[in-house]
Amino acid sequence: MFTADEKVKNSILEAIIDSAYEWIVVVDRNGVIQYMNKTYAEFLGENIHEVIGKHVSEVIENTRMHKVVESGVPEIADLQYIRGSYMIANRIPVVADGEVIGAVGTVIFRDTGQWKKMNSHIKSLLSELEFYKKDWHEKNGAKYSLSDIEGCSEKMVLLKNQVKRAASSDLSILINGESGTGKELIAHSIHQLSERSGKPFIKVNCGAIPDTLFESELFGYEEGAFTGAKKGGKAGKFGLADGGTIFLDEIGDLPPHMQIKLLRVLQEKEIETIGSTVSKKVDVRIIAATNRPLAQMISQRQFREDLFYRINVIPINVPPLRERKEDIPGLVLRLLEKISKRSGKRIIAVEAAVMEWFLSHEWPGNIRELENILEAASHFSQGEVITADVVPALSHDEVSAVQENSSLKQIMQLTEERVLRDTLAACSFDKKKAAAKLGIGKTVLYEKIKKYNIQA
Ligand SMILES: Nc1ncnc2c1ncn2[C@@H]1O[C@H](COP(=O)(O)OP(=O)(O)OP(=O)(O)O)[C@@H](O)[C@H]1O
Repeated sequence: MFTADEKVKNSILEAIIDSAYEWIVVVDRNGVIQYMNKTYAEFLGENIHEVIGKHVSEVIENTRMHKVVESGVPEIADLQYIRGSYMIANRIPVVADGEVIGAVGTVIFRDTGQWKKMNSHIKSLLSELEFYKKDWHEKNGAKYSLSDIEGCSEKMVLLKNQVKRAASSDLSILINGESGTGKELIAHSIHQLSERSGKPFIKVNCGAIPDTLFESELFGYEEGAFTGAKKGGKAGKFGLADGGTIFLDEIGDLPPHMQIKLLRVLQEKEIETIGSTVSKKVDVRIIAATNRPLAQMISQRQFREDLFYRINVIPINVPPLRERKEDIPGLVLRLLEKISKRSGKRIIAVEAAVMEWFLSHEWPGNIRELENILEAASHFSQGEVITADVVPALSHDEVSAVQENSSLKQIMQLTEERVLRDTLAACSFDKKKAAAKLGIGKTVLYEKIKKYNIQA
C-alpha cells in the first residue's frame, strides 16, 4: 500500500511522464510492456490499460525493445516506421545488479505538426537515397531475392524449388510467362542464390534498345570509334556483367539481325568492342525472359532456332495468377506492405467484398495488375482498409462481365441505370437537381426511377 505522501509523489510523476515531450514505454526482461504513457497509447490507437502485459512486438510496429533487452546495448536516435511515419526512437536497457532487467523506450516528435515536418524531410532524404540505391542496383546488382517472391500455392512452391536448383548450376535459363507474372523477380532471385551473387547483375531490355544503339549498348565502344563517341569510350553491358549475370529481358523482341550477333557472343564467349581490333573474353551467365511464344516464332522464322537452344537450357515457366488464386490473399498483404512503405500511407487490408472480387477476377495483367489496382485504391482510401467503392476496376469489371453475354439493349439499360444511381446519389436524391444534371424532365426521371426500382 502507498502512503498518502507516496500517492501524491506517484501522481506527480505520472503527470510529468504523461505530459512529457516524448512518448514512453517500459518493458521487462521478457519484452512485456510494464508501462506506457497515455499519449503514446493514444497515438497507437490502444487502450492504456490493455497494453500492459502484452509483448511489445504485438503493440508497436517495428519495435526493437525486446532486442535491446537481449543485447543490453542502447540504441539512440534510431529511425522507426510507425503507423505510416518515421519516428526517432531511443531504447535504453535498464540494469540492476549488473543484470538487464528491462528497457525504457522513448519516441520523439509526438507533436503532429512537428513530426509531419520532420517526417516529410526524412521522407524526401530517404527517397533521394532510394533513387541512388536503385540506380546503383540497376547498374550493379540484383534487387530481389527468393524471400520477395510471395506464393504458397503448389505451383509456386514447385517454382521456388526449381529456382533454387537452377541457381546452383551455371547453365543458361529461359524464363517464360505472361506479362506481370514476376519473371524479373525470379531472375534477380536466381542471381542472388547463385555463386555469382557477389558479382554484377546487369539487365538488358532487348525490346527497348534502338537498333542503331544495340551493339554499343551491349558491347561498348572505344574512344574515337565514331563521331560523337564519348571521351574514354563506353563499357557495354556484357563487359559490365563480367563475372556475374546478364538478364536479357523481352528476348522475343530482339530483331533478327541482332539475334545473330547475340548468338555469336554466347557461342564464342567473347566480345568485340566497337572500334577495337581485339576481342575480349567475358564470363557471364545468361538468364533470358520472354512473354512471347518463342517456339511458334521459330516456326514463323521470327526467332532463330539456334539462339533458342542456346538460351533454353533450363526452361522455367511462371504460371499466370489466374492459375494460382490461392496466392492472392498473401500477395495482397505483401503488396500493401510494399505500397504503404512507398507512399507513407498505412493500409493494412482489403474488405471481404474486394477480396471476393479479386478471387473471381481473371487477372490478364497478373501481379502487376493487382499491384496497380491496390496502389490506386490505397491512394483514394480514407481508412486503413480498402473498401469496394475505392476500387475503380470493380465497377468496370461488372460492366465487362455483362457485355460478354448481353445484347446492346441490355448493356444500354445497365449503363442507364448506373448513371441514374450515381447521379441521384451525387445529388443526395434531390430529384429536381438530378433531372437538371442529366438534362431530362422530372417526369421522365420519375419513370426511370420506378423502372429500375431505385430507392434513396
Ligand atoms: N510472387 C510475387 N510476390 C511478390 N511480388 C511479385 C510477385 N510476382 C511479381 N511481383 C511484383 O509484380 C510486379 C511485376 O513483376 P515483374 O516485373 O517481375 O514481372 P514480369 O513477368 O517480369 O513482367 P514483364 O513481362 O511485363 O516484364 C513487380 O512489382 C513485382 O515486384
